[in-house]
Amino acid sequence: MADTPSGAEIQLENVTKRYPGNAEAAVDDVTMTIPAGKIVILVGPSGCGKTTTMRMINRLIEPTSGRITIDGEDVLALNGDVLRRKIGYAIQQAGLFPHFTVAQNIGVVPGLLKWNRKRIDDRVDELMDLVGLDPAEFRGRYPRQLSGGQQQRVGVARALAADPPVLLMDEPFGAVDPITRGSLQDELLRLQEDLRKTIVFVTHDFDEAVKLGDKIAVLGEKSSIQQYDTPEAILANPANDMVAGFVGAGASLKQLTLLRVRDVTYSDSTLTVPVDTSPSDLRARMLDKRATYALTLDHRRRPLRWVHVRELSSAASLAAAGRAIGDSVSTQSTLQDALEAILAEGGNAVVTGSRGEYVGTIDITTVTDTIQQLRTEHVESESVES
Ligand SMILES: Nc1ncnc2c1ncn2[C@@H]1O[C@H](COP(=O)(O)OP(=O)(O)OP(=O)(O)O)[C@@H](O)[C@H]1O
Repeated sequence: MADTPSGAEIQLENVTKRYPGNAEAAVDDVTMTIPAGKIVILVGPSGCGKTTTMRMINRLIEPTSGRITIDGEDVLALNGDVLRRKIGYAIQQAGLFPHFTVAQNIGVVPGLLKWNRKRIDDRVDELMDLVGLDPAEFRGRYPRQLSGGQQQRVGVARALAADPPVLLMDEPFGAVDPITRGSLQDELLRLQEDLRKTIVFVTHDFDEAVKLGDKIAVLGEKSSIQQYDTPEAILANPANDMVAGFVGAGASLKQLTLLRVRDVTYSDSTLTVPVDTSPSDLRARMLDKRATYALTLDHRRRPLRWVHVRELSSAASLAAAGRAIGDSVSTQSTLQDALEAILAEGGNAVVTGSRGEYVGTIDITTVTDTIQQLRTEHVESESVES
């Protein structure tokens, strides 16, 4: 993992945008610093100016007044090629060109920057691997031949193509279902661990902000900054009623989105067996270990099915015995995701590592103990303050 961020610091100084014909400014006198290598989330009500603020950074919209710098350089002084190299841009519904293949879509910016064919091809393959799309299968497909989640992955790959230090993401996961959205969020965090870009991310969804943000800027009318702080600080101490309204009910439950499965102690004592084990061998082992349930794994140790010891005497093989795993979580997932998976599974949820391999299981007690601990800490910190 890289220790130094590859991202660049962004500064907005007294930035104002007035659209022609509008009496009111869309963005009024905003000053903020977005630290290098961090994810900063802009949240706020519809029409408060989030998109306008973001698009002024890559000059899709020109500020009426004020100054924006990236790594100390005034963006107004940068030409188109330099801006494309410095800033990647991903938007809702991916914004892919429908008549371009996946490879052509990802290669757009390198093409504009006049990289040679081989360099573009290699980069496209590298990025497809990075976002979890097999180049052999997906390179030649058109956007309409992809699912919503796959399109978003291509959108992210395209934004990263020229390895820009800054990534602007405007509700990039807004148009996909909640489960796909959760896994795209996990993947972004996984990518960011290595890439350490400066990411400015616009969303309506406060839970998404808490999960992804190193810092959150809660914006009011005309992008006025109501609070700009870490998710922990905003959840614990909303600065005013507007922020409190955004945080909403159940702040202690929301803190579950701040903790990841890897931060808590999950169990690895489940009996696991390769799926080609014979049912009678497994039954003998389970009786010996007094285990009620066992988990079958494929040849890459990826979890497949839960089997109850009672189901083994009648099973011809383990391939179809027991019940397929529905929802599972990775070590990167939040405890909120884990809670949802536990509820959906009606028991322990399986935890997988970065390649989808089995690493353990997490149970409801671990989650409820963590909620209790967070509450105690919260009460203690409030009594220290008063
Ligand atoms: N091209 C434009 N011309 C005139 N007014 C505009 C233009 N684009 C945006 N606005 C106005 O500027 C304000 C801010 O819009 P903006 O899209 O930045 O808000 P937003 O917070 O991103 O909204 P949403 O969350 O609904 O996408 C709104 O009042 C909008 O109507």
